[in-house]
Amino acid sequence: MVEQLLEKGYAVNVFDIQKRFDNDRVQFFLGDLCDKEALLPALQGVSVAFHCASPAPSSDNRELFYKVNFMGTKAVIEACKEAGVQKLVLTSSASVVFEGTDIKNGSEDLPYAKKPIDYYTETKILQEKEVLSANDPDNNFFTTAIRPHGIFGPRDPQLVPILIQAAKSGKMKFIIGDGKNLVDFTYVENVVHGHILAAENLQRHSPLCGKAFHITNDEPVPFWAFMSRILTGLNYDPPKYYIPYWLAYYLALFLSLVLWLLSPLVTIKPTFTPMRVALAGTFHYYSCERAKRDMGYKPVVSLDEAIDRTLQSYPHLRRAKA
Ligand SMILES: NC(=O)C1=CN([C@@H]2O[C@H](COP(=O)(O)OP(=O)(O)OC[C@H]3O[C@@H](n4cnc5c(N)ncnc54)[C@H](OP(=O)(O)O)[C@@H]3O)[C@@H](O)[C@H]2O)C=CC1
Ligand SMILES: CC(C)=CCC[C@@H](C)[C@H]1CC[C@H]2C3=C(CC[C@]12C)[C@@]1(C)CCC(=O)C[C@@H]1CC3
Repeated sequence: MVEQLLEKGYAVNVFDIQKRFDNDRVQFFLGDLCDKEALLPALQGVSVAFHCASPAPSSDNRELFYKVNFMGTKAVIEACKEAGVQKLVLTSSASVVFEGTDIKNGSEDLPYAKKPIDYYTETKILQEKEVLSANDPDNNFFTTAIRPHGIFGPRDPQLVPILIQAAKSGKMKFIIGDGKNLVDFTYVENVVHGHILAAENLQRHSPLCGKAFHITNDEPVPFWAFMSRILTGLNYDPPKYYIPYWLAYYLALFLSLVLWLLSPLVTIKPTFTPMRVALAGTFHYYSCERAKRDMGYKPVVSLDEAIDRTLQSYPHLRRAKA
C-alpha cells in the first residue's frame, strides 16, 4: 500500500504497532490504534485514512480481536473526525458473509454471517458495520469498505509461509473434499489497487459512500490446485490422497476441543483448525462487478503472473532438490 501510494505521488504517514520497515519518504508513527490520542498526530493534515490493521486470524484471541477490531476501529473513526480527515477506507474481508458453506460468485448484497466461522470474522463484521455507518456527508466525512479475499504475494507472512511449514512437517498429504471447490486468491497489488481507487472515487454523492466492495483477482481457482502450484513451485510434493470434507471438519473440531482441554497445561497451535478446513473444502468466491462498475476496478496482475512473482519472492522457502 505504502509503495503504491508513494509511486503515485502521494505523501504517506504510517501508523503501526511495530516498525517493520524503513523509508525516508514516509513519516512513521508508532502506537496502538486503540489509543485515540496516539492516533491524532499521525492524522494531522491527512485527507484519506486507510485502516488495514488487525490481529492475525491465527492469533485466535477473542479479547484481542474485540479490543482491536471493534473498540480500536471506533477509536480510529473518532480520531479521523477529530483530526478533520475526510475519507476513511477500511480493509474489511469477504469472509464477513462466510458461514462455512459454499458461496459461488457472492455479491455484496449477501447478509452478514449469522454464525461467523471464528472470532476474527465476528469482529470484522462489527468493524465493517461501524465504519459504514460512520459515513456522514453532512459533516464532510465519507467512508467505504474493501472486502478482499485470500490475499497473497511477496512478504506476506501468512499464506505461503504457513503452507510451507505444514508441508515441511508432512501435513500436506491430503486434499480435503473432492478438490474441485473454487476459491478466490487475490494478489496483494490488486488489493492495493482497489483500495487506492476506492479512496480516489470516494466523495459526496458517489455510490461508494457507506458501501462495501469485493476486490478479487476475478479468476477463481480450485483451492487445491492453487495450493499444489505453490507447493510444486517451491519443490514440495502436492497432496495426493483424498479425505471427505466432513471427516476432516469433525477431526479438526475434535482436535481443537482436545487442545482447549489441555490449554491450562500446554499451548499447541494446530495447522488444521475447523476454520482452515472450512476454507479448504468449500467454494468461496465473490463477484467484483460492483467495484468494476462504481470505481473502474480491474485486476492489474493476472493470477499466473501473481503466482510466479510470489514464488520468486520466497527463495528461502524453496526446498533444495535432492
Ligand atoms: N490476509 C488475507 O488474506 C486477508 C486480510 N484481510 C484484512 O487485511 C488487513 C491486513 O491484513 P494482512 O496484511 O493479512 O495482515 P498483517 O498482519 O500483515 O497486517 C496487519 C497489521 O496490523 C498491525 N496491527 C495489529 N494490531 C494493531 C494495533 N492494535 N495497532 C496498530 N497496528 C496493529 C499488525 O502489526 P503486528 O503484525 O505487529 O501485530 C500488522 O502490521 C487486515 O485488516 C485483515 O483483516 C482481509 C481479507 C483477507
Ligand atoms: C489448509 C491449509 C493449512 C492451508 C495453508 C494455507 C492457509 C494458511 C491459507 C489458505 C486460505 C487462507 C485464508 C486466510 C488466511 C490464510 C489461509 C487460511 C484468511 C482467513 C485471512 C483473513 C481473511 O479475512 C480471510 C482469509 C481467507 C483465506
